[in-house]
Amino acid sequence: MVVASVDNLADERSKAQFDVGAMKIVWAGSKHVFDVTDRMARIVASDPEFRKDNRTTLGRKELFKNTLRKMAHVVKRANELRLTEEEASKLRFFVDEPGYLDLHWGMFVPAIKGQGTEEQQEKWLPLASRMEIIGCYAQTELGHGSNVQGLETTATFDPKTDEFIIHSPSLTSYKWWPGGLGKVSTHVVVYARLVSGGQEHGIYGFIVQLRSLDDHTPLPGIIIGDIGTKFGSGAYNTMDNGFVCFNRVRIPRNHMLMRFCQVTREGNVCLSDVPKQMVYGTMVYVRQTIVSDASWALSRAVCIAVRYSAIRRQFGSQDRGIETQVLDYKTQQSRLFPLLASAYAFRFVGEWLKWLYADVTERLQANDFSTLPEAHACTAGLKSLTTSVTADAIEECRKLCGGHGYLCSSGLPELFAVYVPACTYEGDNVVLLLQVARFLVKTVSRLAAGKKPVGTTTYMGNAEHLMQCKSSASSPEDWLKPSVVLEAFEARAFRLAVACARDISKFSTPEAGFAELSIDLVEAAIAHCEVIVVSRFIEKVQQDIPGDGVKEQLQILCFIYALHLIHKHSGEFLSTGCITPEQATLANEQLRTLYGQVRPNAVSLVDAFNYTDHYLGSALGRYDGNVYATLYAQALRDPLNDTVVPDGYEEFIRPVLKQTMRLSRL
Ligand SMILES: CCCCCCCC/C=C\CCCCCCCCC/C=C/C(=O)SCCNC(=O)CCNC(=O)[C@H](O)C(C)(C)COP(=O)(O)OP(=O)(O)OC[C@H]1O[C@@H](n2cnc3c(N)ncnc32)[C@H](O)[C@@H]1OP(=O)(O)O
Ligand SMILES: Cc1cc2nc3c(=O)[nH]c(=O)nc-3n(C[C@H](O)[C@H](O)[C@H](O)COP(=O)(O)OP(=O)(O)OC[C@H]3O[C@@H](n4cnc5c(N)ncnc54)[C@H](O)[C@@H]3O)c2cc1C
Repeated sequence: MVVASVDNLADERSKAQFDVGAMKIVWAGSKHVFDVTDRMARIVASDPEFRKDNRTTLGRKELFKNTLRKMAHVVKRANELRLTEEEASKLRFFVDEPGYLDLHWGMFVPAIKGQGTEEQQEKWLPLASRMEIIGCYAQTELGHGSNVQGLETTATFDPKTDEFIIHSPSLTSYKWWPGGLGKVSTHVVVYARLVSGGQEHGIYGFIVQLRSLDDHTPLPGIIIGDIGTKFGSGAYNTMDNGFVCFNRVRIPRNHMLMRFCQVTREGNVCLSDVPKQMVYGTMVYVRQTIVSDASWALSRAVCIAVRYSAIRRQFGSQDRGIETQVLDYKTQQSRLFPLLASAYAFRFVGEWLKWLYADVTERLQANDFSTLPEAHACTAGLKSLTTSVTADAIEECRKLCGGHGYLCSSGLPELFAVYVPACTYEGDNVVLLLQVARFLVKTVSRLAAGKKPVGTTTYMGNAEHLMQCKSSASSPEDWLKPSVVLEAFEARAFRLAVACARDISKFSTPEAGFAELSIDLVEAAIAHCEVIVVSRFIEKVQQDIPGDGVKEQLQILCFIYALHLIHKHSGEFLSTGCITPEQATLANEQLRTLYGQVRPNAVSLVDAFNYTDHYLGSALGRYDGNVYATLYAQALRDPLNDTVVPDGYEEFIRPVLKQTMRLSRL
């Protein structure tokens, strides 16, 4: 009997029809980013302090302390190696474990940068940068998360003492969920209702010290702790998501972040001339980073599933000869290759979104707020789309790996457990899609008033054509024409948005219509977000891309991405009349052909992600393909195999056996 051998992957690599080294640069974004990423990944992989293969077997306390040790080691190595911000952030990324550093650098510091005055930044940022204080971001409460305007915590100005009194008036007002809050942070940016002169003035951020800088005990008036164990083994349990109750805690007036709203010594509230949504700026920033990160999580799962599918063999042989690699089954390809294509699609849209965010930031600094609604809609919509697809894709990759995917040593259960809350944090994905829908409905009504749409809604300016056009695809090859593909996506999205706007107008109030039609609105929002991803991918593959065969592979992936969506949402494409059933069949036919073209390149396309075995953390996804020996070695290392006869034998197995023996003698 021939068994699968590690040579499978070498064979696969020899079939590649493109320059893998050049693809690695395209994936990274540039040679510079590739070099930094590669160097940081190797530093982490070769440092035993960053070992992570025992994570799923540790109890919560041990796990958490282990993370504290790793976070301290990150800071130590970053200082010793004099890493730049870019390098330190990559190093931390490859440690691959949620920890308080993320909230400190990813939310606390950006909140102060975005919402603090220059004076406040000068005071707090050096302390935070040197990590003399550790901060987190406390917005969500036990009773309110999505509805930020519904937060209950109050910050009441006391003109007698020139202080704010931070107070949690009810159990539901306790801050609940903030990462780093439960056990580590010394400071927090708390979001609370500003009250001055007996009047409420909206939600703002306030810097509050939580714990003593001498002995880490909570300061007077503060009740604080961890919210408890979360989903999955290891996974997000490395983080101390916490709760806090403020019992009339006093802070100096200048601890309110006052860039957009100032409270004077007398308690007068002065709003600056900027949209009030600027207070939500930190969320927009983080949503944008989440989109970039989605392609990492997705590509990691896909890398494991593709390599394992090339190693795994089932059926297909007569007389017990060599069996078929499961990667050769069309059903496996039809589940896996769209995910591979999505990883590349999300990588490129993530890069584009970074650009959009940099652009809106520059404009805001110049008091140009015109692109803020679009930036909000894009970050919210793409955060929702990419995280939902990625979470589902990780689970699909687990199934694609059969039984072994269910083992923790596959790396997939923990990856899913650690990733899936991304569908909820930084805005529940449905709530965010409804924000996109609100933006689309407004765009459609502006269109009716003769206003030209801009940015990602520019395509809607072609309204008459998009409402009437019929796809010209008459052969499978026609589905390889960017204009044919784009037209179908744009027409579907536009028609769905117009139908929503039209139907809303039939209700007594727009609010009533919006609520009743929210299911359709979510679908219209997804369709619009898919226009963005597809058009960015098409734009990318139309550029000059160096490297033998690289552009051709990306073109194949781009069309797989688009055509698999046409298949997935064929109901919408058909019901809106954008394509006919015959054209849907042609698109499917083309999709099948494209799967065949990816097949010889699949392993090399995941090699292009350049992941170390440490980062992948998977017996199934190893670079050398030595799957079975690794699975066996890891099984032997399981704590349950520490002894041959298990703990509990004398107490619980022997008596049962004895009892059974007695019974059988009767
Ligand atoms: C040395 C060592 C070095 C180590 C280095 C380490 C480096 C690490 C660095 C980085 C790592 C980064 C990693 C980050 C990790 C993240 C971990 C996750 C942590 C999770 C955190 C959280 O979850 S924080 C809490 C998030 N909460 C939410 O997202 C709440 C969601 N709700 C909302 O956003 C709003 O309430 C909602 C938008 C839903 C509704 O708002 P509301 O005011 O009620 O609005 P509405 O009436 O619907 O709209 C009014 C108006 O405002 C517009 N609008 C809404 N939001 C925005 C916005 N954000 N920006 C702009 N405009 C907005 C909206 O469209 C409406 O407009 P109009 O229609 O009226 O025009
Ligand atoms: C791992 C993790 C880390 C987190 N870290 C932080 C942190 O550091 N700081 C912080 O402040 N918060 C943090 N959060 C909290 C997070 O931001 C909130 O959980 C999130 O914003 C969702 O809010 P919610 O929990 O209130 O959900 P809810 O809004 O209660 O959602 C429950 C359900 O209701 C639906 N729903 C809600 N509103 C609507 C609507 N208008 N229309 C239709 N459906 C609706 C949702 O789709 C969902 O299905 C974290 C959460 C998690 C899971």
